[in-house]
Amino acid sequence: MGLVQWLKGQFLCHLIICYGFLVSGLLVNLLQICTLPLWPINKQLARRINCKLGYSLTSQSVALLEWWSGTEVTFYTDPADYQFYGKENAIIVLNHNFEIDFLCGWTFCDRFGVLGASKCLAKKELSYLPVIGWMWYFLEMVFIKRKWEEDKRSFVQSLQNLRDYPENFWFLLHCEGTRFTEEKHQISMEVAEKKGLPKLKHHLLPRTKGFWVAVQNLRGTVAAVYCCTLNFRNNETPTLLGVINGKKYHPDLYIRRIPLESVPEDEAECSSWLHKLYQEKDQFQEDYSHTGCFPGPVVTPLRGPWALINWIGWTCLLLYPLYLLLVQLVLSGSILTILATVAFCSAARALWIRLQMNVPREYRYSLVCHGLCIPTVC
Ligand SMILES: CCCCC/C=C\C/C=C\CCCCCCCC(=O)SCCNC(=O)CCNC(=O)[C@H](O)C(C)(C)COP(=O)(O)OP(=O)(O)OC[C@H]1O[C@@H](n2cnc3c(N)ncnc32)[C@H](O)[C@@H]1OP(=O)(O)O
Ligand SMILES: CCCCCCCCCCCCCCCCCC(=O)OC[C@@H](O)COP(=O)(O)O
Repeated sequence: MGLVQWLKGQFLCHLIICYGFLVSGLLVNLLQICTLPLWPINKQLARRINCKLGYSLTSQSVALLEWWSGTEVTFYTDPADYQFYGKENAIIVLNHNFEIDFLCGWTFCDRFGVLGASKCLAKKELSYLPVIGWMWYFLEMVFIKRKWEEDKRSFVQSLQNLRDYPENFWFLLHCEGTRFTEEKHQISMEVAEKKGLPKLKHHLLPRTKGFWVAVQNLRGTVAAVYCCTLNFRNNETPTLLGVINGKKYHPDLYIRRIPLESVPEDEAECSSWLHKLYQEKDQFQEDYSHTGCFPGPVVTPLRGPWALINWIGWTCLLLYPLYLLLVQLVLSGSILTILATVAFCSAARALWIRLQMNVPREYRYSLVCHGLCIPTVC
């Protein structure tokens, strides 16, 4: 293991990364609150500012994935579709199997300049997440409780609000409605059987209402549906903790552009159309499991430097006051304060180690032995 890889496993590095993300996130939240008085005066300007602030926070996780862990998403798509990416609004339909699927999605957004404005149909609970959930509120993310009677009015309203959005945006929809597990798969295939629908091997049965309502309300605003299928080589099971520990993954993302005009307007027809789309996606996954690749040529959109520059900028800016604080702490000479700080850091480290125990065993070994230096745990 090289020195750099060893460093990536160190608690101190993780502490700095998390500190930078949290503190910059809170500052972004604060700046977002400051845009509130601007909304009634110049709504479009307020939205644009929020997109930039959103980029400044979200791109840190893209930098973490691409530059820190070295993970490079391989994009498969028809070159004829490529020219549209980033130049139009789109609804993204993506499978929901992996812990870091949203991160790989963000990489795709970043490569085409829509990261700051990217949106998602997400469960309501996520809007309460400190930092990231609060940021999404200002980015006009669409949240649902997954109880249709309670959701329908606010869902439609949130979609209608996007009709005059000043920046190109991609709206992500996980039609499966939840992350894939074997148990959920079994239940949803029972539903498929009852409905007389073909069984899917790699997906849950899609929930169709959200897709239909999104398409109906975004017609004229959104130009296409991007059917995205994500998988990882060598049956990798990527985790966010793995990324933070600098583990490199190998994601493949297949994108197909489908003009919105080809999606039926009628609810029942739209629903059948979505089921058919998922049957096709399922076939792509099945083929991938045999061949290790998706159809279509690989395209390599340029990785811009901005995510990295932004991340380094925030880190430098925020490390300086931390350094001053530490110096002040030492100079204060207060044994009690120093001991309290050491106790706090030790507790944080112990908590972190417990969290690490969720990462796959083979990687846990290298983490524990080389990174955290607690051989007894392996
Ligand atoms: C690659 C590029 C990426 C670009 C990225 C861009 C932006 C990213 C930005 C941010 C990233 C953040 C990532 C955050 C991720 C957040 C993930 C989530 O929160 S997922 C959860 C929330 N989302 C959804 O739920 C969406 C999917 N659901 C729907 O759309 C639903 O339709 C609904 C709107 C919630 C309404 O659901 P409801 O159940 O009320 O209605 P439906 O008609 O859809 O379903 C009823 C129907 O379903 C049948 N049924 C019963 N059980 C099941 C089952 N297990 N599976 C399937 N179907 C089932 C039931 O019998 C009913 O049938 P019928 O109508 O015939 O009676
Ligand atoms: C410099 C970077 C700092 C490192 C930190 C990286 C931070 C990454 C940003 C965190 C963003 C959090 C996004 C949460 C996405 C969670 C996806 C999710 O939760 O999906 C839920 C669905 O599946 C439904 O779940 P169910 O309730 O059905 O089960």
